[in-house]
Amino acid sequence: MSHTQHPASTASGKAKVCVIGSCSMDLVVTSSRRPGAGETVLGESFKTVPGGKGANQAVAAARLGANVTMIGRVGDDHLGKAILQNFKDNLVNTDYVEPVTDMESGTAHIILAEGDNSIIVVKAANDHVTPEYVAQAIEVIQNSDIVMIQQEIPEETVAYVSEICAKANVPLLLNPAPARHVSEAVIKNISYITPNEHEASIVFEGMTLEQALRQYPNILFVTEGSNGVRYYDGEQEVVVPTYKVDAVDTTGAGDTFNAAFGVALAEGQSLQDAIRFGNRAASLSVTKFGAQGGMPTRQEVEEQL
Ligand SMILES: Nc1ncnc2c1ncn2[C@@H]1O[C@H](COP(=O)(O)OP(=O)(O)OP(=O)(O)O)[C@@H](O)[C@H]1O
Ligand SMILES: [K+]
Repeated sequence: MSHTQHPASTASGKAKVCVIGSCSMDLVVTSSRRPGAGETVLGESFKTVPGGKGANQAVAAARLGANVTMIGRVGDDHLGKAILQNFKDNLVNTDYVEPVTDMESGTAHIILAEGDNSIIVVKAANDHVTPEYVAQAIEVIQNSDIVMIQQEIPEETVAYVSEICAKANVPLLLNPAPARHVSEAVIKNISYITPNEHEASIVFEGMTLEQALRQYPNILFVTEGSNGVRYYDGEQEVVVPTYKVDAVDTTGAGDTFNAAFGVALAEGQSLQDAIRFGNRAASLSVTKFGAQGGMPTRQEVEEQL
């Protein structure tokens, strides 16, 4: 596991962040309750908003002042055009977001009801983020201060990226969401892994949380919602508490935390400071509606810190 610090090294002084992951359009409906099987309920509102864990983390990192390149794919449909425009509006470099011919963009069908979200994801173009596709951008990866990746793209791509990063000594932050098994080889190659509690129980199946934390000191960071973030510092378990806010929509909290944590690490901040920065950004994000809608700017986070 590499822990080499890559200080922010662009001419502009901004940290170079490469996000490899999914892009999608979120179709968000709000309802007083979610329907059971075979049932129809009347919802209250409907919105279309850009999302996908990869795109969300790229947008969040750009708002926090990083120089962000996204590696991903959209469909050749109207949703794909809107997704690309949203990246441009948020100053994310889209040189490596290529539309897939005759393919739909990824979509996430989100129900906000009863104080929580439930989500169905249709991956579509995101399945075309293959190792061969990502290989075209290998120099971007090798020259990044940090690479961030999630699990809405094929497993073999995560494995491939982990090898490139380990060889090039570029820190890789894996947000293992949605949860699936992560091979020992991949875990050896990464610098940071950030499951929530549910994902941790799947990624580290057969271990208690305490055992997993002790096995991966300063590598495994478990996000615990309004509780903050738990990790093992080599001597003891540490919980870095988050900030008290009036939460209105937690969609995007995890993505905002990961982006902010990654940007801070890319800037050479200490682990504790990076977690605090992540908590602050993520706690601000839950005070607003939508995943990207709540993602704060650098200035907003620093005013609060
Ligand atoms: N209610 C809250 N108040 C303050 N901070 C919060 C709250 N919920 C989440 N956070 C912040 O966001 C981080 C990530 O939240 P969580 O552990 O719920 O991730 P997640 O399950 O991936 O979230 P989501 O899937 O809703 O995006 C937390 O570690 C914390 O910093
Ligand atoms: K939100």
